[in-house]
Amino acid sequence: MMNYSSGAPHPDTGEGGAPAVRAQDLTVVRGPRTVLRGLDLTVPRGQVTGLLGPSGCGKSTLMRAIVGTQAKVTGTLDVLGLPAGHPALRTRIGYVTQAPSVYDDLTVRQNLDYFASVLDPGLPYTRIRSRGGTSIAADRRRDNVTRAITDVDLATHADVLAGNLSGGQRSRVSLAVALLGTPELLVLDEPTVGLDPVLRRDLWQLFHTIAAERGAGLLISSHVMDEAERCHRLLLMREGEILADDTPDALRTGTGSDTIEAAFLHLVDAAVAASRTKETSR
Ligand SMILES: Nc1ncnc2c1ncn2[C@@H]1O[C@H](COP(=O)(O)OP(=O)(O)OP(=O)(O)O)[C@@H](O)[C@H]1O
Repeated sequence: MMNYSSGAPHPDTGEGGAPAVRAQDLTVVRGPRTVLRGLDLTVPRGQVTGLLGPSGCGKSTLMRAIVGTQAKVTGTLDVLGLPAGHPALRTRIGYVTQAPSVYDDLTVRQNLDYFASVLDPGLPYTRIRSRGGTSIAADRRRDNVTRAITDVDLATHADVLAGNLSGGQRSRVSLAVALLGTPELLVLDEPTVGLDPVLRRDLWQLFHTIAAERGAGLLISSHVMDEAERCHRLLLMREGEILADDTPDALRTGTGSDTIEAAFLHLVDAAVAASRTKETSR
């Protein structure tokens, strides 16, 4: 495997505190195929890391392994200092899949109320009210729901049935669900697909705010290379391997390229040439 790096120190390695994600020799088998092959990578806290590569290269599989929903994972995979899939990670990670998972027959707020009650169980709000009281858990849940709806710019649609929303709006409801528990790691699988440029820009601003103000690590997949420029760090993937784990600047400089797309193509060509040399020398 070729893993390009500028050699610049990785943020939050060796300075105390486990990174958001650390993988060593991570391998995943799906059906008859080895889909991820011996990956080494780090996702820091407090930064936005982009996961880029062509369709089918293994981005979603890597994300599933990190959030603990992927079978047949070998090697080392630590998340927030614990082994991936550890029960204590459940409320500390926000995960948004490519297919929005929302209930069409509930409104935006009802969807979030439901997921908030799963994340932060306590007495149902109506039962508390009927007893003339209130509870800290119920207040906290309601505040979290309102904040998450505002974060994704859906306050004007809070009482609209999810089934009556556009595709992009439904994706934002899923994102709001992932933001509910103030996660320390957010794993977002192509969160900006199908969104208009203004909304994409606003969401990227939100991602940076979450990283800077809440100190969360964000891992965001995309196959749109222009989104790479918005990330602090990039993991470039191809055919189940990591081609590069570096900053956008270091990648451009190190490959003598003007754009991330050109840098990626340069690294692909180098990887293909290296594997040909290996085959002919056998
Ligand atoms: N359920 C499955 N069983 C067996 N192989 C699978 C399964 N799901 C995906 N794969 C294979 O695993 C490989 C990686 O798929 P994955 O979905 O991780 O790629 P991706 O980079 O996220 O693609 P995309 O950008 O199109 O979403 C693909 O070659 C795919 O065919």
